[in-house]
Amino acid sequence: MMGFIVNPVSGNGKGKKVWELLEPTLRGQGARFLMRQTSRQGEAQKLAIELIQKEGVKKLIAVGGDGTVHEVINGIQQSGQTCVFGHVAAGSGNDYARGHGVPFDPLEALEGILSDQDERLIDLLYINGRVAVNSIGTGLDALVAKKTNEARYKGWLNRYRLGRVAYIISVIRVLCSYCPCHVTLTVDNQKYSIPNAWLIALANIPNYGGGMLICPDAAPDDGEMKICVIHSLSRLQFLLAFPKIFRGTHVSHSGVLFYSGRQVQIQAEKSLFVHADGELVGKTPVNIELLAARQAICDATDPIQSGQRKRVPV
Ligand SMILES: Nc1ncnc2c1ncn2[C@@H]1O[C@H](COP(=O)(O)OP(=O)(O)OP(=O)(O)O)[C@@H](O)[C@H]1O
Repeated sequence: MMGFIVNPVSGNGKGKKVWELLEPTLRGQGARFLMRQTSRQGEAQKLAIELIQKEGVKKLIAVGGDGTVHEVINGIQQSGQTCVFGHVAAGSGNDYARGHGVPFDPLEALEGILSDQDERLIDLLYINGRVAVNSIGTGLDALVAKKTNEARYKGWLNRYRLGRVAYIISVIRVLCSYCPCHVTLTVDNQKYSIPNAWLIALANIPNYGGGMLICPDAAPDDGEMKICVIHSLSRLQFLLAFPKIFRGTHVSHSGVLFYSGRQVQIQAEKSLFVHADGELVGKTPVNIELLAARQAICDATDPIQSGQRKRVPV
């Protein structure tokens, strides 16, 4: 049995419209499925656990944005049972869809989910009793995630398919007042002292904040997280360097450092917000651990070229 969890308000109402497209197609094909709609934040996780434990769902599809993906995957992980994850993108940023090559056409994405194709295992990032599937970040970008989630402009920009502009507006707003601070980063027991850190991003996929390429080398099935640190730049230098992240050309900038590893600790001289997949999950100090090959997913198209593919016995 297959289950769908639909966030009707994702992408400013796109979730509802996408489901209206998917449902007749599923019925037309005689597919056996259950559907649950979310009515509030946090519910997708609870519904995922219920569908798996009470209804015996073996494949669970999140229809929504990255927040819905985050909650559904957390539900699968907390259910204690094996369940394959699939996704039909209907959000504003849709980083998961970008990072995994999920088609933006909902019917094409559904076709991939329904076809009997390979499933593969991806890594997850564990933090504060939760998992992140895309990325974790602290510093300026966690504040940006907070501001974007709270912002009214996110709604109306979504209406014009300008979801990523909402993120850029938030970056500029936060940048005006944000004060970088000293951070101690420990990666696999190696300590790094970072002065004037603007942000630290830990990535499982290259995409971030609605399509930016914060860690262009990140791959969800390579057994390690990629870490990008931006530090010791003036406000103006940061603003000038920021557009480079869209193409991933910030990698050669003198204020940008990269690390990779499986165990990360972040301590900061002041308490910094931390986000996981764009949802606030706490404040520093935090420990993050990579859980290798932890979640089975079904892709609609050929996705990430890098990393080793692993077949899943389901
Ligand atoms: N019925 C609902 N009403 C209000 N909020 C909801 C409802 N259902 C889910 N949510 C919350 O909506 C938030 C946003 O959802 P989601 O991230 O899927 O869409 P998005 O923000 O438009 O896309 P993206 O994260 O890709 O930018 C999530 O935090 C989720 O918990």
